[in-house]
Amino acid sequence: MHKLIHVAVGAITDGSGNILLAKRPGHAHQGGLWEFPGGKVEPNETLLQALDRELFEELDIRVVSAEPVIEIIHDYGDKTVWLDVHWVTAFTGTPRGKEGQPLRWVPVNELPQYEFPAANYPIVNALTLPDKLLITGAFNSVDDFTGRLEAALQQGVKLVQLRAHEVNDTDYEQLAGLASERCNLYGARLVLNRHNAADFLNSIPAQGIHLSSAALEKAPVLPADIIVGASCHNQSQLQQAAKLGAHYATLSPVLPTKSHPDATPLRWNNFVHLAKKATLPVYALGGMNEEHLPPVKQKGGQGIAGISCWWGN
Ligand SMILES: Nc1nc2c([nH]c(=O)n2[C@@H]2O[C@H](COP(=O)(O)OP(=O)(O)OP(=O)(O)O)[C@@H](O)[C@H]2O)c(=O)[nH]1
Repeated sequence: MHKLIHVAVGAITDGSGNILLAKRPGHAHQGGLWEFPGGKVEPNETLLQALDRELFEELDIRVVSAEPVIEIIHDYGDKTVWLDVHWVTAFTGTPRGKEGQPLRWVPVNELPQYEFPAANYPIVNALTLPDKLLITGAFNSVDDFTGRLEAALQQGVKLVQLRAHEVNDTDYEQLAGLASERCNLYGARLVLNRHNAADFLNSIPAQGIHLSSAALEKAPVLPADIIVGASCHNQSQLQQAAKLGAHYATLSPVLPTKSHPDATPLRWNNFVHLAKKATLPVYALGGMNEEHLPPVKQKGGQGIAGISCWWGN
């Protein structure tokens, strides 16, 4: 690997769900592609100082507040970049392309339509995925299932993983149909966790599938154009998930959890270390509650995943 080039990258938001893209000049590295504005961190500069300087030099704006999104290390062959990405949630000034570069405000959900340098695709996933991932838990009846799901959606969950290993295919399909309807009503996305999940996508308008760590280790070819998540417990599974092109991973158990009482928790320091090294968005899973969300995001995790924090007992 070449020497790492540390780059401060800004996902600048306008408060209305748009993100600012700039086009890289034709002659530059990865020229002609869209990018998130930013540039190299100079010696003796902090990341946030570099971000502020670069955005002033390129766009004539000053950063007022910024929050971590994700860090990506990518080897282009001719150079290795370490993209340190922050949401820029408040700034002064009006962005203009001081270097003549074209700018465009793009709705977050349209980002996947743009052509970026290869390192940017996990960044796009991090920006488009939410910070709360519900995994469905035990229930007594179909009404109980929909009631619990609805309560979780009312708490702001925007990504739901339907995990119901105890039911047969027919019942799973019924639950998936109900979950899909409810998720649609709340603007949430649904991913199916089942060994034959892809089969259900013919009849259920879910947005993706979620692979168990065992399925991940079989290195399946991932279907295109859907969200794919993966359950990971260590660095090699995170690497495998990224290599196969998964959009996100859950990493567990971070803390002791009722659902897996015999598993040894990773604890926070290992979670942070592994999430930082991963080249895809990583949700902390295992013993989570809403209080953990701000510190997880502050440390570069995508957010929190869990059953009991939103599903009830
Ligand atoms: N700013 C920015 N750089 C990116 C992105 N994605 C990506 O791979 N890069 C790479 O990160 C490096 C950043 O270089 P840069 O050219 O923006 O930095 P700079 O303004 O300090 O460079 P310069 O002074 O050499 O012109 C380049 O190799 C670029 O290809 C992105 O979204 N934004």
